[in-house]
Amino acid sequence: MLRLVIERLDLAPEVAASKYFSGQPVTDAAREQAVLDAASAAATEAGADPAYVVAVFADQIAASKEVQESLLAQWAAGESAAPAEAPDLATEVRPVLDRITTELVPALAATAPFAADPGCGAALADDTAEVLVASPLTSEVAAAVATATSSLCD
Ligand SMILES: O=C(O)C(=O)C[C@]1(C(=O)O)C=C[C@@H](O)C=C1
Repeated sequence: MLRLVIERLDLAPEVAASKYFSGQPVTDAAREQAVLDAASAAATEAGADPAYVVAVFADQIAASKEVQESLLAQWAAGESAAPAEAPDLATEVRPVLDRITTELVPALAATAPFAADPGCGAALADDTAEVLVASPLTSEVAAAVATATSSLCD
């Protein structure tokens, strides 16, 4: 489950790069609603609490926006090298985000029962550390992991 959260967050630099070229704003309210609606429908299908799944997905969107804002600000200020090319958002990046939704929702359905466990926070911290060792992230992405995981435990 955490692996999918990180995989999704790690796409935010590509989303930011596509927006750097297209000039599209970071926030796309209609797309956010579509993502949340898809997650809610998939949660119902997977037998998970849609409110829990929607809360977790709202965090994924917020975390993605943190990464995007941070990178776009750095690129605009010339603090770090702007990307030379970017994938197309609609045809290349969003389909991957949608694929992750179809995998992340059943994974959340499986882990949701542990959200109320008193050890949930400690286990989450351990698992997060393990995933970060296995797949090192850029500092911008790593900084948003806390937001992405903030609703996983009660
Ligand atoms: O698809 C985009 O445009 C994104 O920036 C990704 C994303 C998301 O995390 O799903 C995040 C912010 C936008 O407001 C909409 C969706």
